[in-house]
Amino acid sequence: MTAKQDRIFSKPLSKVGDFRFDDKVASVFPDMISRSIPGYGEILTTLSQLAGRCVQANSQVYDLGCSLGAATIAIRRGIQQPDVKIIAIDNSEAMVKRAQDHLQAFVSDIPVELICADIRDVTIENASLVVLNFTLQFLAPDDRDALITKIYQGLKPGGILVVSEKLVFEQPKIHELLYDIHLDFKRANGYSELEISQKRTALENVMKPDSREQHQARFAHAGFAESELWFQCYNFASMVAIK
Ligand SMILES: C[S@@+](CC[C@H](N)C(=O)[O-])C[C@H]1O[C@@H](n2cnc3c(N)ncnc32)[C@H](O)[C@@H]1O
Ligand SMILES: O=C(O)C(=O)C[C@]1(C(=O)O)C=C[C@@H](O)C=C1
Repeated sequence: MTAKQDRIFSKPLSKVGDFRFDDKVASVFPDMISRSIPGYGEILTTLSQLAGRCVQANSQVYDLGCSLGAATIAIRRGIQQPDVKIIAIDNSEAMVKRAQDHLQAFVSDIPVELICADIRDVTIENASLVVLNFTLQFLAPDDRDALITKIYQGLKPGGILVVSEKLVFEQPKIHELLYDIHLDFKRANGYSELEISQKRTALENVMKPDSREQHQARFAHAGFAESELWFQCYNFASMVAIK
């Protein structure tokens, strides 16, 4: 099945509104995310591997900001341990509605509870793996510490948190270079200058990336004993923190 192509920002808009995970975005999301995030496919593959290694028997796995459930599906494929339940949460109704169909397209005995809710309001408990795959950057910066602390408290000893994000860099020339290379990646994937610039405007108020240093300081502050970057391509990265 070929994914519907993302043309959302291809026509000149009289006013570019804030980016929202609405029905229009949900309908093209697999194409949008794979053409926008370098390494997205590799990150999903590794989530599957991490699940196979780190998920504990009789525990829960959380996919926070699950969109259409791509990370949930990858994790579910990797789990070998018995009596595991996956809880996938997103506050976009358009995403959750479509996620149900995506999840049903793959056969598995591992139960998935799909919830339409704000991840700031849900309880995390008995968790051995929690994933925030490009979600934290969309949360108000002031709410991020509390979420990571809540996740830490809901993890079992030895449990892991995986956080994938767009990064900012403290060194200005490095920042500019890596952001420019990412724009080349989007161009190479068929996005026009107009699409790139209108999407950038749309994301300006809603997506606020942190630096690697800010993420690692937050993990340490929440109580995580260890954390490390395990993937980076340009200004996109994935980190793992272990309780
Ligand atoms: C970039 S997408 C995540 C992609 C997805 N994890 C994947 O791997 O394909 C970010 C998602 O986070 C969701 N989101 C943002 N803020 C949220 C919140 N406070 N509570 C729940 N979901 C949220 C959005 O609706 C969106 O679907
Ligand atoms: O930074 C960009 O240019 C993006 O398009 C990034 C990004 C993301 O990181 O989530 C933004 C929105 C879409 O969900 C897909 C990709």
